[in-house]
Amino acid sequence: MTDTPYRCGFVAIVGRPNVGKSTLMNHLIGQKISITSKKAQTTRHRVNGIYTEPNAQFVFVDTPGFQTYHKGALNEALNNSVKDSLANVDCVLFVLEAMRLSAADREVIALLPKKTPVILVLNKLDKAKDRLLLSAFIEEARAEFPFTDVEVVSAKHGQRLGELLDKVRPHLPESVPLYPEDMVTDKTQRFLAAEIVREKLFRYLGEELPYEMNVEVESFEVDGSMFRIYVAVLVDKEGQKPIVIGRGGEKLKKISTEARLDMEQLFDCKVFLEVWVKVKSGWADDVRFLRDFGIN
Ligand SMILES: Nc1nc2c(ncn2[C@@H]2O[C@H](COP(=O)(O)OP(=O)(O)OP(=O)(O)O)[C@@H](O)[C@H]2O)c(=O)[nH]1
Repeated sequence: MTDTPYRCGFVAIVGRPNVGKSTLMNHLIGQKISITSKKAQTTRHRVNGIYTEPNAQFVFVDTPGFQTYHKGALNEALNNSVKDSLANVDCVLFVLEAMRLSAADREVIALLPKKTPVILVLNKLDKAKDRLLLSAFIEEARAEFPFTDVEVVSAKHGQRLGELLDKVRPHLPESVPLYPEDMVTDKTQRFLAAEIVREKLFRYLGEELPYEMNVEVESFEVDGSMFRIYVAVLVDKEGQKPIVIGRGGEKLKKISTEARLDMEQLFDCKVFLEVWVKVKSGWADDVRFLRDFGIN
């Protein structure tokens, strides 16, 4: 009798914006490390999520959505990052929303590698009730690319994710684990703190969100059993500050409270969080917002 060999490899998750890539990765690894929101194109960084089981370790690479609009320099960088993430992985998960195959999806299909196994993942199964239509849709999608395999899942509801992992596992090379078994991401807590604030900004600003906004962790200190985190939200123009701060500071207060609660859950400790808004070029007129005391 031979022991099952240990397998470990990299898995890229690709697809157009909003198909559910971040949700899928978060549910696969069981933790919230990649931001999600209803607004498309929220992912701007590659986040490695790691899932370890007794005989295998899956290292997931979450890619930014393939950008089909807002053709700025940033988006060009995002598109290059999609291509980069497809080089040197062992398996690619191409995510499609069940029953929707658009021009934007086809643009991502055009980037899929020929030499790496690509599994078609039909997400949002909960929205596709009609099984006959679903199998016709699978055929339609399979005609677009020689996918190695297909799985239907609901990332949000955690459905059929075990089945998906079963299809990925054989493509991982035999290898010792590359990361410690209790590690779920190779991103720093500092990075994750910025991602969480960015997620809340996306959620609460919606269409008002300034497109050029950046989030920077200015300081991250461990104070006994507590983290003290200072985050700056950088906007381009003075006029954008009130959009983020809201009337009487209400919006920013909500954003920082929710971000703090998420951080406490993720880091498993008490967090003191202070979020400020400032204009990128301006330094004299920063507005410092104290979560508990309103605007200074
Ligand atoms: N109904 C349903 N909604 C889902 C499912 N999976 C994800 N969603 C929703 O789809 C939206 C987009 O999900 P994300 O995970 O942010 O999508 P993404 O592909 O990472 O998006 P970008 O970061 O823009 O590339 C969110 O509102 C999710 O809650 C699912 O299985 N069913």
